[in-house]
Amino acid sequence: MNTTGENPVPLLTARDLVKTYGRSEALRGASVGLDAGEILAVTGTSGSGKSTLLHCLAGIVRPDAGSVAYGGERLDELPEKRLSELRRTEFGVVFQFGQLIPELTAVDNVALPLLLAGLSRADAHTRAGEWLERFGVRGQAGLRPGEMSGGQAQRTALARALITGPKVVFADEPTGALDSLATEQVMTALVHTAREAGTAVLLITHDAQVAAYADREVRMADGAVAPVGVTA
Ligand SMILES: Nc1ncnc2c1ncn2[C@@H]1O[C@H](COP(=O)(O)OP(=O)(O)OP(=O)(O)O)[C@@H](O)[C@H]1O
Repeated sequence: MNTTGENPVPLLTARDLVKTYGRSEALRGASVGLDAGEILAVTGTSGSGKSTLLHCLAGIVRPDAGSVAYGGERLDELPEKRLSELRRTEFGVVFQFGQLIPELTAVDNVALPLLLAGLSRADAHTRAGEWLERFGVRGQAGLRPGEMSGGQAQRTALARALITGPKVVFADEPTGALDSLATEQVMTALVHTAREAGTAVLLITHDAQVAAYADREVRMADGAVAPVGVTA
């Protein structure tokens, strides 16, 4: 509890990020902060730099200029080894098309991060079954991604992203390929689990129905970030 009345220090802070791909300026001075446990929606037109911002915040892409601070560490300066450790232990990622491994069943997909963390196969499977249950897809445990509906696959991908207890989940259009009912199921499961675990979520979406689940919304335009309702 913050007793000083000051704003808490954000868990993750991007300042003045610049990222250029060839002649395309994806980020032009983007700044944003994410508090612990906060669900933040990032909206904006196609090509405004949302995915690039997410990639920089998640330590997947290094910005050309600007800083990304996570806890006491500067992600933009960390060696690749430490970045990949953070991505494995502190961050979870979900994309528009879940990116589950097609050859593996749902339970094997969800168990994978725990196996990589050194758990035994039996323990990883037990925990994976519990997480599929939390996301309402235990009945699909033995199915491969191609045998599931889009919504079931996305809920499985969320279970895989959250099973290691990350501090931050990065979700890039996680419901972009889903209908309205499946969107509601995926978002309800994500928000409920994130709240329960105190996980912060950075959520990219172009869908107002999805942004409404967030605590706060910022909008990107031309590679920079503005709070919604604030005009330059
Ligand atoms: N790997 C890359 N190589 C070349 N150009 C890229 C790359 N990634 C992004 N860009 C360019 O940078 C700009 C911002 O792209 P970005 O994907 O971040 O936007 P976005 O807001 O997420 O778009 P969308 O909503 O369409 O996914 C675009 O002009 C895009 O073409």
